[in-house]
Amino acid sequence: MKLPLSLAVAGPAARPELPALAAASGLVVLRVGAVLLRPWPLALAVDHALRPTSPAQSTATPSVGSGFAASLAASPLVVLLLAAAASVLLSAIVGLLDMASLRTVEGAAERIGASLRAAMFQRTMTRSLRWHDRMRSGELVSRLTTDVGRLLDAVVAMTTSFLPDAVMLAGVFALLVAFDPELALIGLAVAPVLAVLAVRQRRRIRAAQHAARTESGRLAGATTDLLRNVRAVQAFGRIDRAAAIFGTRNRAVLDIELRAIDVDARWTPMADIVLAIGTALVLVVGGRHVLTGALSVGELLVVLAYLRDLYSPVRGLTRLSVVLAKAGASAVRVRDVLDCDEAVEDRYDARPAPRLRSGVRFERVSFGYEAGRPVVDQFDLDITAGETVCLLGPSGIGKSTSLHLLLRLYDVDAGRILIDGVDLRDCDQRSLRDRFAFVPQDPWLLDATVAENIAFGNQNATRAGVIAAGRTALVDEFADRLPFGYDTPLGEGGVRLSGGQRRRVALARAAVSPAPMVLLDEPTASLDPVSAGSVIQAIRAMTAGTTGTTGTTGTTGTSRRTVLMVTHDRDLAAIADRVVTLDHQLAGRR
Ligand SMILES: Nc1ncnc2c1ncn2[C@@H]1O[C@H](COP(=O)(O)OP(=O)(O)OP(=O)(O)O)[C@@H](O)[C@H]1O
Repeated sequence: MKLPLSLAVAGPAARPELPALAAASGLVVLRVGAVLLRPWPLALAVDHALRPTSPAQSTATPSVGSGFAASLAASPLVVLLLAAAASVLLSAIVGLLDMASLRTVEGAAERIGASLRAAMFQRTMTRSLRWHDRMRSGELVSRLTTDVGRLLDAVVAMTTSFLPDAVMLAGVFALLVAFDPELALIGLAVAPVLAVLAVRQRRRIRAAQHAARTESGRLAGATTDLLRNVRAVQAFGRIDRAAAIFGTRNRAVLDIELRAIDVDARWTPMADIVLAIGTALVLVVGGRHVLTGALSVGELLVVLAYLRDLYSPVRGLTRLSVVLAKAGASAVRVRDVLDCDEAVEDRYDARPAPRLRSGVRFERVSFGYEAGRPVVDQFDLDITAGETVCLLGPSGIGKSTSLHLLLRLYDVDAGRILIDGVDLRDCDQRSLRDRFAFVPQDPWLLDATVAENIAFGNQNATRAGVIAAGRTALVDEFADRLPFGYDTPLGEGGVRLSGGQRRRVALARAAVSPAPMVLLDEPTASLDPVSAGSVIQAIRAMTAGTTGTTGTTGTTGTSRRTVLMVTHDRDLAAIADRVVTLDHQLAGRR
């Protein structure tokens, strides 16, 4: 049997929870047993406590539990009391089993959800930047939260519905057949009709839900983009424009969700009408049996109660197909993330990156973000260890791109980049990234404290190392004025700092890093001359010392770091040993 897509996708995360899910299923099956016993107290009461007791009737018509009642030889009141007590007890048992199964299955589902989200997050973090360039972060968040939630609904429904409903269906059907085979067959005659309807409906629901989830993902993507740029929106007075963009997406989601609800809602009356026809048929035929004396009123009540109990799992199973259809649409979106193989991969025989003792070399490197549109074309560059090289050139020529290629955030399309003569693609990425301290153009600060942001540059950084790096990068100058000094939270993206302050935190992050090579992307861009002067001073201090002893011990060493910096700033370029001026596309030998 083919597993529903939602369960196949949740499978690996669900495996450790199988015992809990099996236990929950067992509890629900026990609940089914208790539910099956529930009509009996009522039938006993009707047949032995409430009906007229003429001796002729009592021998002529059958009655529920006549042997049991005879052995009790009890007064009608005692029978009534016993029936009432049994009813309460059975309901209590059903309730307790409900509670225990719900707790077990919901707990297991939450753990599965957490593990699925972790797997997706890990996958996302390791996918190539090309993939991230295409995928919107809001869309990813929507997949990680809403779509995973839908998968969990399927896991819960499958556990609490599939097995118990199947058992209930079989149990009730067997009882009904034992009771009155004719009524049982009449009652179940509507099942094939329901099954055909359910299959057709499931396909429609899945298509409608897929469209709805895609549109919701687009809304999440657009919202994240607008929220991230709230400053630009306000500064340009474009709140109306932002509202219009949001409104268009929001309306699209509303329309498509309403259509999906419509498809979904049509199912309920359809199923109810078919089931009501079944009940009506049994009422007519069963009523005739009562009139002919073949069935007692109590027995007819039991049959009708069982029929209700029979239809409840039928309804449950068809509802399950709806939940699975919804989850199926989400499963495709979750699987797209989990199965995406667009990544800068380590080779199976990847080796630790060399320690950068001789230098770095770009050898006829070509690269483009889109096929057929090279940004970097046959670019050559040699950097000797300990040297400070500056790439100077007009905007958009590919300077930042060359730093990204050196970090192997993207793989080159042609040519190669060597570190101490070893191709970057032969090195494992973790050790390769340890060789570089990167200060990006946009400082990429986290929603964390100043100290935590600096320590991001070196996972072994001590507090003393962080403070020393902060001093080197002139973070001290403003950190002392912050409410909690180095422990002041910076807000999302470091929003509480000025542009120059953010850059200095990013420089401190590079200063705390033990990496032998520093990559600086426009570290003085858009700074006033005084701030730019401070940053240049910080860079001098940071690159003159050694490779990261500040990170762990707070001391300063002796060997000089290799630096590749990109800038338009001639003052910054002046501190370089060599300036490579790029005045056309990054092409040809340099
Ligand atoms: N993620 C991306 N996807 C597609 N194209 C990109 C991407 N990043 C950069 N580009 C394009 O690549 C070209 C080089 O960009 P890059 O950022 O390397 O230039 P740069 O020389 O550093 O410019 P600047 O001095 O303005 O920072 C530009 O034309 C840019 O539009």
